[in-house]
Amino acid sequence: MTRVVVALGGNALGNNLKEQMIAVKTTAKSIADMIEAGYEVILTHGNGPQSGMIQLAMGELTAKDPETYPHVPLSVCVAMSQTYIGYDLQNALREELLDRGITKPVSTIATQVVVDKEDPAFLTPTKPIGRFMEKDEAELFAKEKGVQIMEDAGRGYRQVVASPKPIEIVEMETIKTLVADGQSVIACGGGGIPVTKEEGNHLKGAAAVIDKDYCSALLADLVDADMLVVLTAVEKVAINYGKPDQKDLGDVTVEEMRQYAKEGHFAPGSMLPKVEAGLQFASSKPGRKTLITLLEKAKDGIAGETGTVIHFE
Ligand SMILES: Nc1ncnc2c1ncn2[C@@H]1O[C@H](COP(=O)(O)OP(=O)(O)O)[C@@H](O)[C@H]1O
Ligand SMILES: NC(=O)OP(=O)(O)O
Repeated sequence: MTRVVVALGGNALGNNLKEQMIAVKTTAKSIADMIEAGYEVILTHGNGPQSGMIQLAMGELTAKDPETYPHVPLSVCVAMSQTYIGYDLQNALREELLDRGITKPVSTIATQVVVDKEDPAFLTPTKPIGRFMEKDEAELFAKEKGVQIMEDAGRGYRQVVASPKPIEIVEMETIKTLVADGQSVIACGGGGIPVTKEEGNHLKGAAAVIDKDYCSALLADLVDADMLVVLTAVEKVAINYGKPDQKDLGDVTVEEMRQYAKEGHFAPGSMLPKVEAGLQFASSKPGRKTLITLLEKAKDGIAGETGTVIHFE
């Protein structure tokens, strides 16, 4: 059976609670299609808009009444986002599968991911979270909240936070056990709750948001997946993106994709992490592939009919 790790992007979830309730229904249909077609699916997802929203809401409470509502660390905001997205996703998928007569347990694993406390990413925030803003509004937001902002791939300005590389998935044995049992698992949501290893057996939450695409590549490696499927808002990755000579990519080798990345075709903070994560997975073992495509094209993409596929060679 083909084992796939599916990383869901922003359009699979929407930007707020209301949008998410609607989006997860469509998402669940696409995932159920894959399961029905016989693929073994392990799900993961982003949390950029959601983690920013939660951090903002929590910060407002603290600003009003710090005694009653002490500061909520970013790692806890990530944990909240992971669980509430997982809750909606697992319910939507459970219902969709049951409606199709498939009785498969679906669960979300609160997943912690170890990062290096010396990771230089802690000194330079690059991960966009929260909503998009106009430049003026973003500058005011940064001043008021004491946060950093950055332009996000031509789509507006957003807050940015540290995004260290994922090293180890703490709940890996649980994930493997459930997958081996044929259950549907949602894990490493939002790139995982970032933690650092401290003295003894202590894990400490880190002020960061891990990139879900890098974490998905790690997860796909550790569950020994055949394919990493990165679902996003474009059917294919392009070179010369947004220019008159834009060219969509179909099947590419690791070597070709590395060259395109080196030439600067992929925007940092949006397509570049997907391509880098895709390269990491596809280059790790012969036979492994990464597919980048639209949610609604996922099944066709896995079948080799569309999307951008990065091959080992
Ligand atoms: N070379 C490229 N080819 C295709 N899309 C690109 C490219 N460079 C940047 N993008 C942008 O990257 C977006 C996907 O990144 P993003 O929205 O951050 O991901 P996610 O789906 O994980 O939320 C696409 O919708 C597109 O606007
Ligand atoms: N954690 C993360 O990478 O989230 P997004 O995919 O929403 O940016």
